[in-house]
Amino acid sequence: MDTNVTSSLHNFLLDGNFASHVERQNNSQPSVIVIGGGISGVAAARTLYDASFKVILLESRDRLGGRIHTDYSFGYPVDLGASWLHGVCNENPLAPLIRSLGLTLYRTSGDDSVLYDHDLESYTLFDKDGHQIPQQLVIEVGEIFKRILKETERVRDEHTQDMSILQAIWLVLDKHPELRQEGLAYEVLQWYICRMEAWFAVDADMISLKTWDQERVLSGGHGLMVQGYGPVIKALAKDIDIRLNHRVAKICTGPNKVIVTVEDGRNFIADAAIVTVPLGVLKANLIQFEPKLPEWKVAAISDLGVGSENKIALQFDTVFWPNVELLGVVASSSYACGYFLNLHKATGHPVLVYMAAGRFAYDLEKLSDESATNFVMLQLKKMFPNATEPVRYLVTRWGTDPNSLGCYCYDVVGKPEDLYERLRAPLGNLFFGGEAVSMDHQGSVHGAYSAGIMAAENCQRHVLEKLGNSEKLQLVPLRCEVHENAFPLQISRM
Ligand SMILES: Cc1cc2nc3c(=O)[nH]c(=O)nc-3n(C[C@H](O)[C@H](O)[C@H](O)COP(=O)(O)OP(=O)(O)OC[C@H]3O[C@@H](n4cnc5c(N)ncnc54)[C@H](O)[C@@H]3O)c2cc1C
Repeated sequence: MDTNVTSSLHNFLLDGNFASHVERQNNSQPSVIVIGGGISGVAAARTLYDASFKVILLESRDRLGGRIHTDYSFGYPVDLGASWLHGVCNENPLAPLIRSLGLTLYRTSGDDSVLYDHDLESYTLFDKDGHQIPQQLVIEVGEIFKRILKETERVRDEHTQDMSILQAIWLVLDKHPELRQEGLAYEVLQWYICRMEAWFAVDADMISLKTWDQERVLSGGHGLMVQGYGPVIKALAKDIDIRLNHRVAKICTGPNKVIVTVEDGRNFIADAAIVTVPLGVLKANLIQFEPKLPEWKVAAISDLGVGSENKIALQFDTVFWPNVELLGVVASSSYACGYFLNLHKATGHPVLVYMAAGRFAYDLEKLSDESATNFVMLQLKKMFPNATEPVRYLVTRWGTDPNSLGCYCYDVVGKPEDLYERLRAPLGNLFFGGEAVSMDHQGSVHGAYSAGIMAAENCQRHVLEKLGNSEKLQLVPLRCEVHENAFPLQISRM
C-alpha cells in the first residue's frame, strides 16, 4: 500500500476538523458505499442491505436508474434508455422481480436471435420516396442477409486475425457474387446492416467478426416492458440510503477502509466500495483513484468499446401510421437508413420512437432537440405525407451525457481474451459492477443486474472475512426475497 494513501487515510480519520465533513458509517455494522444508481448499483445496494450491511448509494444525477430512464412527461411511461427484456424466460435473472411486480411484457420477437429483437413480418419498410417496399422483397433480402452472415463464419475460420463484420461481408460478396444485391434490394440489405448496428450500437466496420455472435442469448425472445423499466428500479431501491446529486470525484482505498469524495469535497467512509459507473465514465477518467488503478485494469477499460444509441420519442394526438411494430426507411447506406418503433402497438399510446445508433447517433447529438426532431419528422413525412406535427417530443444524448458517455459496451476488433475478467477483478476492498463487467450478458439490463449482485456478494464475503464475523451476518441473496414462479410472466403478444 502506498504510504501516502495510508497517511492520508490516517489523517482523514484523526483530524477533528475534518471529521465533521466525513459521513462515517455506523461502526457496528459492516459498511459499503455503492457508486452509481443504475440497475447494477441498486441491485448491489439491495443485496447488501438485505444482508444487514450499512449501505450508502451515491448517484451523480438527480434521479435513479442511469441508462434505465422511464419518462412520464407524456402522461404515461416511455423508456428513453433500455426498453426490452432480452430473454423472456424464467432463466432471466430479472424474471422473478418482473413477475412479482405484475409488469407486462410485449413480445416483439419469439426468436432468440442476437441480431433482431423483432420478427421479420412485424415491420414495414419504405423507400426514400415513401413507397412501401413489397414484403416479399423484405423477406427475401432478410434471408440473403442470413446467408451472408453464415458465410462470414467461414471467413472467421479461415483468418486467424480478427476483422470487422463489414470487412467479412465484403469478402463474402467478392467470393459469392450471387449474394450481391442491387437497386432497392441493396438498400434493403443496408437496412438490415443498420439493424445489426443498432443491436451493437456501433457501425458495422467496428463490430468484431470473432465475437459478434458468441453471446449465449437467453431463450424466450425479446419483450418490451409495457409499463417501462422504472418500477423495477423503484422496487429495488426501496429503503436504501440513496444520495442523489452526489457525483463521485475521487476514491481512495486503504487496507481496511475506502474514502469516497464527492464533487463538493464531502467524504464518505466505509469498509468497502462498489463502482458501477458506466465504462464511458471510467474511460474518460472522470473519477480519480488513489492509489492509481493498475496498468492491467486501465488497459481493460481502454480496450473495451462503448457505442451510442439515441432515441427521439414523438407523441402525437392522432395515429396516422399502420398497426405494425417497426416502420423503416431504406437508403443507399446503413448510416442513412432509419426506423421508428411503434409504441402504439405495444402500449396503446400514440407514440413513435425513432432510434439511431453508432456514428449517426453521435451526429444527431450535435443538433438541437428541435432540429433533431425536424430531421426525423422529414423521414416520417416521406412515409406518411399526412403526418401531423408531434405534440411533445423527447430527445436523448447518451453519447455526450457526462453520466453515461455512451449507451453500452461492445467488443472492438481484436479484443483481448481476458478483458472482462480484468474489468471485473476487485482491487482489495474496491469492487466493480455495471453492465460492462457482466459474466455473459454485457450491454443489457439483466447483465448489469447480475453483475451488481455478483459484485455485492463478493464484496460481502470479503468484508465479512476481513472483519472475522461471517457467522454473525448471513448471506441473504436477493433471489430469496421475491416469490419465484409465484406469478407467470405476463406477455401480451405470443
Ligand atoms: C438507448 C439505450 C437503449 C438500451 N436498450 C436496452 C434494452 O432494450 N434492453 C437491455 O437489456 N439493455 C438496453 N440498454 C442497456 C442497458 O440500459 C444498460 O446495460 C444498463 O441499464 C446499465 O446499467 P448499469 O447500472 O451498469 O449502468 P447505468 O445505468 O449507467 O448506471 C450507472 C450510474 O452511475 C451514475 N454515475 C456516473 N458517473 C458517476 C459519478 N461520478 N458518481 C456517481 N454516480 C455516477 C450514472 O448517473 C448512472 O446512474 C440500453 C441502453 C441505452 C442507453
